[in-house]
Parts: sequence; C-alpha cells; structure tokens
Amino acid sequence: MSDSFVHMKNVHKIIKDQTIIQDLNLQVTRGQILALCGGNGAGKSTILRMIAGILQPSQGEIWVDGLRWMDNRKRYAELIGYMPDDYHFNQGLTAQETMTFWAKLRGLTKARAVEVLAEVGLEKTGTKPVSSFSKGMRQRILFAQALLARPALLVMDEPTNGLDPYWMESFIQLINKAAADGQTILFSTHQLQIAEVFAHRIVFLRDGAVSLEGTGEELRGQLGSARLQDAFAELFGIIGTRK
Ligand SMILES: Nc1ncnc2c1ncn2[C@@H]1O[C@H](COP(=O)(O)OP(=O)(O)OP(=O)(O)O)[C@@H](O)[C@H]1O
Repeated sequence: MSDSFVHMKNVHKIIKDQTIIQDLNLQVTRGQILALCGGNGAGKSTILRMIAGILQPSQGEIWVDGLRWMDNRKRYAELIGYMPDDYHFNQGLTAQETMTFWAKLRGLTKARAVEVLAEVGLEKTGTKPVSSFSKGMRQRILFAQALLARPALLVMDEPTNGLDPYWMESFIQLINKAAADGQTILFSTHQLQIAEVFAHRIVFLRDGAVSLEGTGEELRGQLGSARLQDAFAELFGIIGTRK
C-alpha cells in the first residue's frame, strides 16, 4: 500500500447488474485538493459515496489514512466529513437546531455548531427555519455540516451548486484554508472553471473510468486547448454518455 491519504485500488462497483465503476485506481496525497469531473452519470457521486463509506465497492479496496472501512467503521467515519449532493432537511428545525443536532451526534458542542454556521455566513439567519432557506443557503448548511468535526478528509458532492459569486469566492477561501491546515479535499463538479481555480489535480471520468488526469495546466497543455471547458466539450461531446 502506498503512503497516499486516500487510495482506491482496482475498485469496481456494480449496481443492478450494471458496471458503474470499472477498475478505478486513484490516489490522493494529504492536503491535496482533487476535483472529480465528468458528464452526468460518469460515476462521480458513486466514487465519493464509496470513499465516504456509504457504499462499498463490489471489488477492490479503499484506504483512507491507511484504514479500510471494514477495519474500523467508527474510526473511518471520524476521518471524513461528507457533503451530499442533496439532502431532505427537517423543515420544522432552524439551521442552528439542525447543526446542533448533527454536532451532538458527533459528540460536539452547540458552540461548535454556531461557530461553523458563522464560517459559512449563516450566523444571523441560523435562527430561521430551514424551510425558508434558498438552495445556496442549504448548500452552505451542508458544507458547514461537513466541516463540523474538522475532519482529515472532506468529501463533497457538487458543493458549489447554487452558490452565488460571493459565496463561491468564500467557499474557495475556506477550502484553500482547510487544505493549508492539512485537510485533504475531494469534490465533484460540473463547473470546470471552479476546478481549474483551486484544485491541485483534476480527474476526468467517463463511464466510470478515469479518462484523463493532471493539473489544470497539464491538461490544458496535453489537450492544446485554451480552456478546460473547451477540452471537455471536445472530449466528451454532449454531456451524459452512459446509456
Ligand atoms: N442506486 C442505483 N441504481 C441504479 N443505477 C444507479 C444507482 N446509483 C447510480 N446509478 C447509475 O450509476 C451511474 C453513475 O451515477 P452517479 O450518480 O455516480 O453519476 P454522477 O457522475 O455523479 O452523475 P451526475 O453528474 O448526474 O450527478 C449512472 O448511470 C446512474 O444511473
């Protein structure tokens, strides 16, 4: 096994007789920010859920900080802050009550719940019901939830969906700070300009396999295209290739 912080080795995932992920090998070093890109159905969420321990590979192994999910599920879960692409909030609770509930589940204090809500700019609106929140504000609650326990690994599915330009910038700053503090970050996005701005490495998936990977600069160099978005369009054509 390598000294990578996240190591996926020969991972396959089969769901309902369909191969969703095929022979995936992926390594992420500590403190690295890695963006997973690819069209609809390429397998981004499936990979992130497997790393988060929500799904298990059909074949192959995944280590986070040298630990496999089946070795010690509690310790494994403690290593990871997972931000799902969607979540059905309890509409009756305020943002602060929601976050405090999640904090208590992790043995953390209400003060930490309030602090992390402030980090995502929801200190004032935190006392309002989540039912009154916009998509972007809900995204910020989910992001705060992933940050709660200051996890060694942040796994985020489409974290910038619905963020306005101001919060996009704040999100980038928070992620850069987390990486500078030694946290390792994996996220999926369709927004290649976001991946280019702050990911140390970009992995392009196609039909559950790695199609291309490198830094933004390397990929642009390889593809001879001024912008990754152009390269992406060239390579993948119309988004959504899997039948
Ligand atoms: N529970 C499931 N049952 C059947 N098929 C599934 C299931 N989960 C995922 N899939 C299929 O696996 C493939 C990959 O899905 P996944 O959600 O990982 O893709 P994605 O890259 O995150 O897509 P998007 O960009 O649209 O969010 C898709 O073809 C999807 O239909």
